[in-house]
Amino acid sequence: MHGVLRRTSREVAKTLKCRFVLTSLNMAIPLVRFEGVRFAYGENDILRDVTLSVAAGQVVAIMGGSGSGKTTLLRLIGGQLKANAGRVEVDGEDIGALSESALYERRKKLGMLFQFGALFTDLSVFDNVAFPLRERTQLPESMIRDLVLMKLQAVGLRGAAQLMPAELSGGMARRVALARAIALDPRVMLYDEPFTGLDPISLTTIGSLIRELNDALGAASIVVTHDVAESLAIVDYVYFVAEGGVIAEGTPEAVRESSHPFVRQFIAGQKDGPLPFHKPAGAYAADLGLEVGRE
Ligand SMILES: Nc1ncnc2c1ncn2[C@@H]1O[C@H](COP(=O)(O)OP(=O)(O)OP(=O)(O)O)[C@@H](O)[C@H]1O
Repeated sequence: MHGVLRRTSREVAKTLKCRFVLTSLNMAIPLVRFEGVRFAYGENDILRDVTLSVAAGQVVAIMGGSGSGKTTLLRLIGGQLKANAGRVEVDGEDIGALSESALYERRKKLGMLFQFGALFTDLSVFDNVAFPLRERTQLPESMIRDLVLMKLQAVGLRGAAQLMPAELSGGMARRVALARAIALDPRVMLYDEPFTGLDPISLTTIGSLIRELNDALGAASIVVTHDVAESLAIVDYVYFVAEGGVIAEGTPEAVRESSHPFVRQFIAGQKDGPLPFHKPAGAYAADLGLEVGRE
């Protein structure tokens, strides 16, 4: 399979570094699991047969062309969408079978950081991070204060607690959003394009934080990204999504050495390859209203 092989969870466990030894016992029970998942928006089939799993302690990247269904995968995990067939499990529970109230409870265990996951502009940094704690728990204010400061400390911004979002740089705002996303100590973290729009230093900072916070929480993190260099430096495993399914997967080492044409196109950042630059369309001349033969 072009050097990028489907691996059993035991093989994946073997490849994990020693810092994951403590969590390796959890490898048998994935925190996120897709089994033969199919999903369509109306008539438009997006995912035809997706099978993948992410264990506690793992940071996994999902890569694929624009429109291949990566964000859709995250929405299925969050329960905003339900699979048409197959099973999406989070921490052993079938997400598609949960009632609305059970889903609400389940989302407490999910942290999400989206590219456009804006902060509340009229709340201070402190109140932004406190927001999920005040909304979702009955904790006393003194404990909320300690937790907020702990989360801000984890992202290096305890000193910014009293600032307003307008006073932050883009990289700082992303870190505050990250502190807010981990406020409830999620079991699963979902990142949708977390590196987009960041300068190189902020980008590396966010990358290291994704790794460190995952290890500290013993969580499973899924990072949807186009940023090959940054993600290969921090993840344990990569899934490539195309044509409605996982077409290649492997550790960063296997991905770097792979001769799979699709993987090579990604690694080399080539505009055209198995993944076409042009979305299929009718004849250009016809779209422009030109008569064929007179172009
Ligand atoms: N709410 C929706 N209704 C109908 N079609 C949708 C909806 N959301 C997404 N789609 C379509 O589903 C396909 C997959 O979208 P998705 O956002 O999951 O792709 P993606 O891989 O995350 O893309 P990108 O990398 O460009 O963000 C796209 O063709 C998109 O146009």
